[in-house]
Amino acid sequence: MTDPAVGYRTLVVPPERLREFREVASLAFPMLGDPLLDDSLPFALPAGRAVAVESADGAIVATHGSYPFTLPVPGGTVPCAGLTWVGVRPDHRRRGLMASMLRTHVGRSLERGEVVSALFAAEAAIYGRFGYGSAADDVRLTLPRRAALRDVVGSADLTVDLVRFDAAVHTATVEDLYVRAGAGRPGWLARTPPELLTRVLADLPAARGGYEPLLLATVRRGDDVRGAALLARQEQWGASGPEYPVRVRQASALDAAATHRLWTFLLDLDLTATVSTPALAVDDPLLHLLEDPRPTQRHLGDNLWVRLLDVPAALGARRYATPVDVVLDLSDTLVPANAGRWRLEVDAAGAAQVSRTDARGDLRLDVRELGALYLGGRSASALAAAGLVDGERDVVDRVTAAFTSPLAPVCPWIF
Ligand SMILES: CC(=O)SCCNC(=O)CCNC(=O)[C@H](O)C(C)(C)COP(=O)(O)OP(=O)(O)OC[C@H]1O[C@@H](n2cnc3c(N)ncnc32)[C@H](O)[C@@H]1OP(=O)(O)O
Repeated sequence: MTDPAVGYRTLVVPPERLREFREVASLAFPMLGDPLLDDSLPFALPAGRAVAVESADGAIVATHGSYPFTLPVPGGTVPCAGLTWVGVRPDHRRRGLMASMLRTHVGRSLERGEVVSALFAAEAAIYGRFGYGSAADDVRLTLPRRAALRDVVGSADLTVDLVRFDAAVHTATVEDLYVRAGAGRPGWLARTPPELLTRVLADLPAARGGYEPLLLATVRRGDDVRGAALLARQEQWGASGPEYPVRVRQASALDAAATHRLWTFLLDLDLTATVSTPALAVDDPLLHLLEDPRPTQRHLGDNLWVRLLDVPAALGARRYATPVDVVLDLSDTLVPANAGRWRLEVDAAGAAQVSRTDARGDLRLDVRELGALYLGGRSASALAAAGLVDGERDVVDRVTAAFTSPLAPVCPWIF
């Protein structure tokens, strides 16, 4: 483990100090009713994966942890350390504690065979310096009530039920739909371990922000469940009547008809005025179904950030859209084993071989930009136009074509 600044010590948090870990995390992240910090819910970081820094007096002053994820990538999956709860007590910040924790995180993840790391950034300016690239965007919509959708064959044959969400009864159905709805989409992380799923679906009163307890809307064809949404409304009255907002926390549908039926239902609940969506992929079908997209507000945000920890293993774990044979000349200050020239040879089936080479580099870039390209949601051409990767135009175009994904990457929930 990496030594932090003088006077500090890094430790794997033992079970008897997890409460202290949580308390320090809640000093760094003052979030009312946050499920990680709530004693009524299971602690979601597996044993040995909560790491802290303590000061000379033995008190924990900084925290981080990681989930052992299997990250969907184009055409495959890869072992991934999902970095989370990076927090430094406000009275110990800007002394290099986060930087030391990131070095520890990278080293421990590599020892466990996790060849990439991914995260959601609390502030977007933090993680580029550690080689994380912004690899996906998401879009959040606020739609007016009764926003019309284009017709989809079969939608009218589906039925919708609405019940109060009961985690003990409904979790398995909700998770099954979530997993199936995102099959093949890069970034669509399963909510494992189970403690994490409990936390993600938790409906703590303190975190409702004035909204009602969660509801579950289920779309069915006969007995076959085809879609589901978790939602809540908030009582709100304006000068001319009810203006309740609907907040959709999760929406999963297995096909176009179920997507249409689910959103048609959500968009026309009585007393409501607006419907806000969870984070959607930038190619989500709802965007294409809107008859008139203009009155819908869209907020585009950065979604997953990805860091390649073991470059040859990570590049070899995904598939590519077109054959390519290119030498990447890579810089990586945090993981020197990644730096230098790598030959990426992709065959007609999209499978890659990655090997060290002395040949001249065709494309010069930092590991941060390679992380941005990795899930197929960014284009090398766009990064080259921004001056962030450097190579001949035809090389850049071929890399763009090879790295692209048919489905835009996204993770629709935050860890
Ligand atoms: C994946 C996640 O968990 S995202 C959550 C991130 N955590 C938070 O937002 C909680 C509130 N903030 C904090 O706890 C702390 O301020 C942290 C974790 C963001 C930073 O911790 P510190 O120990 O102060 O950072 P540290 O001193 O190691 O700084 C390292 C570098 O990052 C920079 N940096 C630190 N915080 C920020 C920030 N919020 N924005 C931009 N740069 C930052 C520092 O200036 C420094 O830059 P330098 O190398 O050029 O000198």
